[in-house]
Amino acid sequence: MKQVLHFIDGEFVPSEDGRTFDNINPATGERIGTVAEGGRAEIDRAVRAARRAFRTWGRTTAQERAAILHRIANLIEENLEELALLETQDTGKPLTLSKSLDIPRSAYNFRFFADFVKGLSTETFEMEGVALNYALRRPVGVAGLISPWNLPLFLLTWKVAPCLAAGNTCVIKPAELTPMTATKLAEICKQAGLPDGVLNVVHGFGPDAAGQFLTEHEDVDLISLTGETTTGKAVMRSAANTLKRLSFELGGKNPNIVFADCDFEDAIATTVRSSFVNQGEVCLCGSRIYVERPLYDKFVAALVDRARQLKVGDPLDAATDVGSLISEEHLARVDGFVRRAVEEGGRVLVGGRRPEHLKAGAFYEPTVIVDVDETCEITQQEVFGPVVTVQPFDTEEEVVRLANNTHYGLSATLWTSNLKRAHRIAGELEAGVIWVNTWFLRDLRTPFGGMKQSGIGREGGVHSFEFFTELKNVCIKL
Ligand SMILES: NC(=O)c1ccc[n+]([C@@H]2O[C@H](COP(=O)([O-])OP(=O)(O)OC[C@H]3O[C@@H](n4cnc5c(N)ncnc54)[C@H](O)[C@@H]3O)[C@@H](O)[C@H]2O)c1
Ligand SMILES: O=C/C=C/C=C(\O)C(=O)O
Repeated sequence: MKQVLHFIDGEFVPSEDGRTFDNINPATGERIGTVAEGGRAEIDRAVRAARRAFRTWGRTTAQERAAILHRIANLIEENLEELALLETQDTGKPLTLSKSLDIPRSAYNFRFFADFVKGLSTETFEMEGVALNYALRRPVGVAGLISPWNLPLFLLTWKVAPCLAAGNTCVIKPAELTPMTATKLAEICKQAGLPDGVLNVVHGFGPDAAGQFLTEHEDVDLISLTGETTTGKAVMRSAANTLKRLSFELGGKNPNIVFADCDFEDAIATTVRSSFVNQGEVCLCGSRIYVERPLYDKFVAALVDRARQLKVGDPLDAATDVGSLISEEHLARVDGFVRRAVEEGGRVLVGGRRPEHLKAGAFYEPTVIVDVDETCEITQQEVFGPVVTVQPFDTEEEVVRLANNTHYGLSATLWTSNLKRAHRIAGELEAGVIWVNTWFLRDLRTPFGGMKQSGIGREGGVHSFEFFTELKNVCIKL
């Protein structure tokens, strides 16, 4: 039984009042540990430590910080097996995925921003004969970093790495359902020589708890959140009094648009992945599939056939494609969406239930629903599970209108061999990230984030540093 503690000012500590909550492995339903439940006292202590550490960390050079970040990346790689297992025990995702995606990308997040910060530049504007302006980039201060449970270490390090590379210090509030890899990261950071107080981890819940206390704290300068759209709204409200700088990566209801002239095999194989990888618990999953009518029947038949072939089961089994959902509560939520879709006239062609032989864990079969339209809840709300809808379309104008007809605007995928059309539609889609003939292909220099209610701001490359640094303009009269 593991005891997961906070990490404050370089020490692993329990909560002052001794409160804990249970950590459950969703694939087995077993209690695998207890987690310290932080409150105001722990957030206060962590913020004080981060503020103190900022006075020196904020004055280190980019080279010094980059060297430590590279050491952290090395240690993540050296601890890959252990980190992958912790991630799988917390989430129920296949161990093969933790090993091939979550943990390697976490190490790469550190490497990428360590290298990027060394080449970071600022602007110079000359007023000929009058003055010279140049900008200085400085860290902002203490950051609150709040992360979700679906790609726990991957999405946490996507914030921590640029935050530290820029010279800020941080207090992390990991998702309550997935506390283990954030804690192991703290251990790794200490081992890599990161000074005490630069990175702190406080476990606990969101509303009226550690998460909210962090967003309200008067000595926290910025908040970076990845989570649900409703959480973004709550955080914006509680951060308003202290006017914090905010970066939000929120939910998605992403269209996957398939034209009849696509490379069929590529489109179908990638669509299976973009629908069901990580149990569909990826903010970028293409949960609304639109297929041009001449291809519709063939595409739906192939998708259903391949969804049926996916092996749902033990995350530790190398043959498993789809693991367990994050929790029983989330499974009930996902199933509720499917039930209501059926009440609204939807037809479940495959899935739509728990597998008979896997009742101990929160397993759900990959699910394909047809005969729904844009008025249905299932095509408007984020399900965040292995559930997709498929609808036919006839014209480009129609599919662009359907694709844009939600409050979300995170990502979109387009399948066509007509590049003129791809450029045209990419220009029209209301999404921050658009993939043509591919999905989830990531170049970390590019802007990443959502339009509309899918987020505020962009992460990646210089965009992460725009958030995590202050620019000061110096104007010198000549
Ligand atoms: N856009 C992206 O890049 C991206 C990436 C991954 C996940 N997501 C989204 O995240 C959601 C799934 O993750 P989740 O269920 O962990 O999200 P969530 O919003 O429930 O929780 C995210 C984090 O916010 C904290 N939190 C919740 N309420 C809070 C409050 N009032 N104040 C402060 N903190 C609070 C939680 O404790 C957790 O650490 C989905 O909507 C998904 O689309 C988005
Ligand atoms: O679940 C959401 C996935 C987000 C992915 C990234 O933030 C990324 O690839 O940088």
